[in-house]
Amino acid sequence: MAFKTINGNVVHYELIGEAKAKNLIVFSNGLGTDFRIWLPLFDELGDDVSVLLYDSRGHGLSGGADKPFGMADLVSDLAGLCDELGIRKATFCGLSVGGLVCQGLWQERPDLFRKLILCDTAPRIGTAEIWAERIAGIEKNGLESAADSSMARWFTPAFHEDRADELAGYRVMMMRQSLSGYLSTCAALRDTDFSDVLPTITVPTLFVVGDQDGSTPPATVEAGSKLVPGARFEVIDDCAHIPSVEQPEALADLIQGFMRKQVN
Ligand SMILES: O=C(O)CC1=CCC(=O)O1
Repeated sequence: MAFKTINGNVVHYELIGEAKAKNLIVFSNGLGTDFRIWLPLFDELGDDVSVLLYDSRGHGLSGGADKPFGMADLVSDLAGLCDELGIRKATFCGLSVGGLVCQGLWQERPDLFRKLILCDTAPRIGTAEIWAERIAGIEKNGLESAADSSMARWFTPAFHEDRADELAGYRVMMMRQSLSGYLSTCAALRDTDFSDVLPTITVPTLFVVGDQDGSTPPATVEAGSKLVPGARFEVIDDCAHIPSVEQPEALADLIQGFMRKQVN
């Protein structure tokens, strides 16, 4: 457990391995989650990679939820954390809004990138109306009112049936997030469209999506992948929005294969 103050807010992170390692992967979490969503993946990735995990602003043990924030802040936090830890280059892997943060980081700091892995994400997620509705609903009825629909998007019916304890745990994870941090992140999603950024990406890029993803369905993710020159697109079977939890072995296989491919 480690903390740094970045942009005036505390950021919770964990660096496993070396900041300067060639095989460093930096993971960015999705809305309503914290960096623990990546932990099941590590049992599968083993010692093959060095890893930086962090909780995005207003999530997990990271601060900054006391004031409204947007995508530029989320991107600046990640850039600041990398600089503070002496990371010169890494592979960035983002889930959902974490994938948007990685796209924004490419726009601001392409020098940091070796490769890019975009999980269950797109240049634009949902529509402004959908996010405005979600914000209004939660402001009126609380985060709890969004929990069941979120779990239905995050995990397949089979996961709901066979892995009830984990489902209950991830529901608690969502409920434990700061309300204002969750709402600011929804506003960041409402206001972000990186469609013009994706065609500028010049590092090797892998897009991954669960076949039953209810938040960023395969067709949406595939359309995003077509905007990135030479990007690979892969679908994970029997999986919804969070492959690192639902199908960690399949995600690890894809990541390991992608990391092994030589660059430059
Ligand atoms: O719909 C959800 O709650 C899932 C999600 C959308 C953006 C994100 O980061 O997670």
